[in-house]
Order: sequence, then C-alpha cells, then structure tokens
Amino acid sequence: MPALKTLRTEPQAEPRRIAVLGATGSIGCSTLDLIERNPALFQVEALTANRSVAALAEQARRVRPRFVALGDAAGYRELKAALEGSGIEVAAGPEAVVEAAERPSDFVMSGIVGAAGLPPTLAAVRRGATVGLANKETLVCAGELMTAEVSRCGATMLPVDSEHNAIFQVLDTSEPASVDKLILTASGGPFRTWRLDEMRAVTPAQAVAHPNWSMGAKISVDSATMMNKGLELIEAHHLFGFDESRIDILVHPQSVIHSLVAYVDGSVLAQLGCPDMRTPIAYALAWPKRMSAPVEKLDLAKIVMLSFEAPDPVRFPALRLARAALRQGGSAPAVLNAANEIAVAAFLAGRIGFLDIAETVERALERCAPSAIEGLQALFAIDREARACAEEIVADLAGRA
Ligand SMILES: NC(=O)C1=CN([C@@H]2O[C@H](COP(=O)(O)OP(=O)(O)OC[C@H]3O[C@@H](n4cnc5c(N)ncnc54)[C@H](OP(=O)(O)O)[C@@H]3O)[C@@H](O)[C@H]2O)C=CC1
Ligand SMILES: CC(=O)[C@@H](O)[C@H](O)COP(=O)(O)O
Ligand SMILES: [Mn+2]
Repeated sequence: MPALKTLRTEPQAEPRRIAVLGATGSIGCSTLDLIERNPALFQVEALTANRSVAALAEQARRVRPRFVALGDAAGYRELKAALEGSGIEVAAGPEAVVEAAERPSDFVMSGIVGAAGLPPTLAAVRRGATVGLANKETLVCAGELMTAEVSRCGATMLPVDSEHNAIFQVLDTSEPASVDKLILTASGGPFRTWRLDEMRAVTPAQAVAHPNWSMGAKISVDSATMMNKGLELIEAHHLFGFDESRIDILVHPQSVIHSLVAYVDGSVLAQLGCPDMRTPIAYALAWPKRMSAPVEKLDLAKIVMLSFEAPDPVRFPALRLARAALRQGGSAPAVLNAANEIAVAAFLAGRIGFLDIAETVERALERCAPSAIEGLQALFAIDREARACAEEIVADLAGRA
C-alpha cells in the first residue's frame, strides 16, 4: 500500500480558514491557542463541541467563527442564546458537526475523540480538504475506507498524533526500499512500573494522570492501558502503508523522542521535542512551511538521560490485542476500537476495574464474528454491534465485582 501523499505546496497569500472539530478539547484548545497567536496567518471558519456549551460560546466570542455546531442537540437553545446578536450561525446535532467540516475551510483539525469523529472527518476528506488528523479512532475503525477516500478526493491528511507527526517529519518516502521499519515510542503511562496486582485497583483519577502529557480523559486511560499505542500501531499502518511486522513499539518514559524511522543502512532518524502538542499541531497548520510555537525549547543537557525498554506484554495485553486485530483485518480493528471506547467509559464511570478494559476488548473480539467491511453503512453496523456486545461484557464484569 502506498504511503499517503502530501499534495499541496502553494504559498500563502491570505489567512487560511480553519475549522476546529472538537474545539473545546485538549487538541482543540491547543489549536486555538496557536491560531489566536497568529491572526495574520489564520481565521476561524467553524468550531464544534459536543456538550460544552459555555466553553464553545466563550471560544466563539473570542475567535469569531462564521459557524458553530454542537454534537448534542440538547444544548442548542442555550448556545443560541449565548451567541444571540453575535452574527455567528449556530446549529446542533451530528449533521451540524458534519456541516462544520463541509464548510469551505482550507484546513480541518480533526480533534473529536472516538469514532464520533469519523463522519465529519470523512466529510472534510470528501471535499478534498487538508485535514490535520488527531482523531486516531477514525483510522483504526475505517483505515482502508478513509485512505481510499483521501486518494480519490485529492485530500491531504497530515498526521497530528505526536508519534505519526514525528514519523511524517523524518520518513523519506522517495525511496520506500530504503526504509527498514518504523519505531513508535510509548511513555508506558502512569503504571509503567506497577505490579499487576497493584494495577487491578487503580482509580480513574490515577489512570488519567499521564506522566508527561496533558490530554483528554479517554486518551489518557488509553495511554495507561497502552491501548493508545495499539491504536497508534493501526494508525501508522494506514498512514504510512507499513505492514505491522515492520512497526515496532519502544517504551521511552521521558516522551522526548516522539518516534523513529530505521533505514536499511543502519541509520535511525528521530524527531525530538518537549512533550507539548502545540509542536505537531503547529507543524500541521503551517505545513509545508514551519511556524513558531510557544513551547518550551528542548534542553537535552538538563534532561540528562533518555531511557528505553521493551513493552511488557503481560501487564499491557492491549498491545497484543491491537496487533492481532490489525493482522486479522476486516472488522477486527473496528470491534477493538468500539469495545475499547465502551470499556474506557465504563472504567471512568466506576463500573469496571482497570484490568477489565483489556478483558472487555479481548472478549468482544472473541464474540463478534469477523467480517469484511463493505462500505460505510456496514462499518456503522459493525460498530453498533460491537458496542452492544461490549456493554453486555461490561455488565457481566460489573456484576461480578
Ligand atoms: N490530547 C492530546 O494531546 C492528543 C489527542 N489525540 C487524539 O485526539 C482526539 C481528541 O483528544 P482530546 O483533545 O484529548 O480529547 P478531549 O476529550 O479533550 O476533547 C474531545 C473533543 O471532542 C468533542 N466531542 C466528544 N464527543 C463528541 C461527539 N460525540 N460529537 C462531537 N464532538 C464530540 C468534545 O466536546 P465536549 O467538550 O463538548 O465534550 C471535545 O471538544 C482523540 O482521538 C485523541 O486520541 C492524539 C494525540 C494527542
Ligand atoms: C501526545 C500523544 O501523541 C499521545 O498519543 C501520547 O503519545 C500518549 O502517550 P503514550 O506514549 O503514553 O501513549
Ligand atoms: Mn500519540
């Protein structure tokens, strides 16, 4: 499979118009921070959130988009009232979020969490937009479909996820045979050194306390189970066209080296930086140029030591599950993703234990019969069934606690 191409290089004459999907989240706020510091470079076309009405209204008053959309229609009246007289168009419901992506912006930041980000991201791709992809779940559950649409529609997909952005920066695509493998780094999360019996009783507050990155709750729990790295393995496969056997995972607790590319001559190229998402976001926003980002500059002498270790497959089974799902293909990655979303939400709600997250995903993969994904509707049906199956498993696990 060919790696996704980077397509556009025209110089910038006017401010680029940006749509930020998931504006109220961690990725969205970092994106808006960069945009607001560079008013000559960027204008906001559209912002979206799900339920955070007050936060979305406050952002809208600050950056003056033409259009704001709320995923959950229950908040429509409140948002409409909050923006009364502003001249900003307000809409709500999942179709409104898709409309935000369809509006004529130059760049769409895909920063919604979970498979809910798939329809708007696909809509942006289908109008040939440049998409900054943070929403990895979209590629996990619909990788083949999405990359085919990127090629068919002449869209540009720029990886924002820090590891994939790092690889994008150091991967020489001009000579594919010169590359040996990709190496994704993983922090190991907050429980990297914990014993399995200690991990059994961890609380949501402990699980979301990532050692290096400040992120939303779902991805923080994914980092703690290391499912995040499993999702990123699948994401890297689709973005760069590498077989899973040529993508390694390396635990690097400092999160300074964001990923590496090993070449056949023994050279290994890496991208480094302080752990701040405004660096990869700035890279995507300014691509193919670079822009200044207000991040702490890397001082290796101060850091003193960078360390590395192999991931532990016993305490972190999610990695094995994701690799197996990618090898199996078809519906398996979509089932993995859906079951993980349900299990993480159940863990955060205090219904199941931390180790039950991977247990739920493993059982869902066993129960959901594998199938080919024949189109978007088939994918949505697989996603729904996997969620229902995972809910049953969660109820079973919760009942035993
Ligand atoms: N945070 C990070 O540093 C990184 C994140 N990523 C990926 O980026 C994505 C976003 O992560 P992050 O910013 O941490 O997540 P957050 O939870 O901080 O933010 C999620 C955003 O998505 C919105 N949202 C949630 N559900 C829906 C829905 N059903 N419909 C429409 N909008 C919705 C939220 O709105 P509301 O506020 O109303 O709930 C919010 O704006 C994830 O896929 C994550 O894996 C990748 C690399 C790094
Ligand atoms: C910032 C980012 O890209 C996250 O995906 C981060 O990598 C999570 O850290 P882990 O390496 O612990 O999964
Ligand atoms: Mn990442």
